[in-house]
Amino acid sequence: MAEKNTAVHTLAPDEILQVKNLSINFGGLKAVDDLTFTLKEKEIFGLIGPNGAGKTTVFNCITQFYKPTAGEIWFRTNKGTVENLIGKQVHDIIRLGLVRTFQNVELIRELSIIDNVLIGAHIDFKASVLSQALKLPKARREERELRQQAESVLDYLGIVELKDQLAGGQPYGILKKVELARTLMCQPRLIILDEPAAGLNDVETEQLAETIHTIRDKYNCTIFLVEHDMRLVMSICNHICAISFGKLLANGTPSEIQNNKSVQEAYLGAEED
Ligand SMILES: Nc1ncnc2c1ncn2[C@@H]1O[C@H](COP(=O)(O)OP(=O)(O)OP(=O)(O)O)[C@@H](O)[C@H]1O
Repeated sequence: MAEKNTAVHTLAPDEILQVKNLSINFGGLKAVDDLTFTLKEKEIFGLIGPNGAGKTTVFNCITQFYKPTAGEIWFRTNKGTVENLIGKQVHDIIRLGLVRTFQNVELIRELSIIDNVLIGAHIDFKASVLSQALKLPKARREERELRQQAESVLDYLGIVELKDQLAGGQPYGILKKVELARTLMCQPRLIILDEPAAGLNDVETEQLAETIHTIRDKYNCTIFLVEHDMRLVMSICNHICAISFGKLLANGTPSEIQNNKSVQEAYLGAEED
């Protein structure tokens, strides 16, 4: 497992995340192999690669759902500090301003849409557990404010009229928006989206592209996504990193990636399998 790194590291002023020499093995499989790349602030950054290339594993390492075998992950936090995320708790990473969505939408079906969104805000609850349990004025006021914030996020995403409906049974496109709304409750500095367009139709995918752009601008954050829909990736990303078998293939602008021979071969090889 990678050692918790306490060394001081600086990112360039316009950089927000640096994944450095990241590796993780599952038994004999090198799922991520000495991978290095850097994200700039306010970028929409795409991580692409054929099935099984290691994309979700990279996300799981960054958010510390998985403990990497080696490497460093430097993040410019919402406190302005630059910290290595290795060894941190998942909830601490959220507090530092790095939040994510999942490939399979993870919501509580038995809760209303707004309560699912409020789960994203519990990390920011300032009132003590006791004053929340006793519903003291401070806790009530805080809950009211968070509910207003959740409503305004849902309104922004165009689904506020559904706020009191149960999450269970909602169309997939709505569930994806609820998950996105939940990330926006955490004062994100970097949002990681794992296959945001999976399961969406063409119209919903177009709306998603617009939503991702406006979220980046309104919330002043950086977006890091894994996505198989190449049309979406090429149209919204400023920068793309392509990987195959856990290794870096190419790093560059959408047109550099599209014209890169190794990337073309990796995708052709995957199609022939
Ligand atoms: N927890 C795990 N235990 C063992 N192997 C794993 C684990 N998680 C991922 N892997 C393996 O690591 C490799 C990379 O998987 P990963 O899900 O990261 O790929 P991916 O690029 O996200 O694929 P896809 O595009 O199909 O979602 C695969 O061979 C996968 O089987």
